[in-house]
Amino acid sequence: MSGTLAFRDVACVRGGRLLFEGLSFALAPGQAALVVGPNGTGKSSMIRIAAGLLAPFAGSVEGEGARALLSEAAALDPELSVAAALGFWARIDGTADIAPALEAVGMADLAQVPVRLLSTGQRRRAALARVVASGAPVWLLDEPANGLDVASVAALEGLIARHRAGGGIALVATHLPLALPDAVEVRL
Ligand SMILES: Nc1ncnc2c1ncn2[C@@H]1O[C@H](COP(=O)(O)OP(=O)(O)OP(=O)(O)O)[C@@H](O)[C@H]1O
Repeated sequence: MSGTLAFRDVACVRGGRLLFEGLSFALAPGQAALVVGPNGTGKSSMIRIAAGLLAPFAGSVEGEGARALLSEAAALDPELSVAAALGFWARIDGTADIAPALEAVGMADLAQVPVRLLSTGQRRRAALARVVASGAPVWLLDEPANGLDVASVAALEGLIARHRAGGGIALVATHLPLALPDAVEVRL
């Protein structure tokens, strides 16, 4: 698995306001970028641009490999069990087995619990399992540590490290401390 991602002179305008401009960086297989900045500077908007959900006002985003997005909305059907909700995405992504992803986020025991009954941190981990299961080389993670306890943050760091070791890329927006060794820092 390997992917690439590059922002070339990207500008972002929302609600008629210029949030950032001239943003350029390139990530090769195994690299990560940490997007930091105060509330409202455009971190989520930048992740949405990377995901193709928001058009850049100027510039372009290029890269190879599928992109998987973790955003505030878990995008898991609250009425389904965790396994069934992830199974929905697995069929779309062509993933044969979601069990390893559930195991990777420490959710194997909760596979049959309805998504609506999960705690905040568990819901976050289930959403992360969707990203892991996707097999996409490019991970776009918007505030992935929100709601996670200390052990889960460490597990998240481990997952990202493993993903990178396998040639994956991670673009991570966070206002919480997250250890991403040698990550490119993008300050908005
Ligand atoms: N759909 C929208 N229409 C207009 N303005 C928007 C829209 N979505 C976001 N904005 C504005 O864009 C700015 C940046 O929002 P964004 O969520 O990207 O910031 P952020 O850096 O992720 O913030 P936070 O750290 O609080 O999560 C904010 O001022 C927000 O009000």
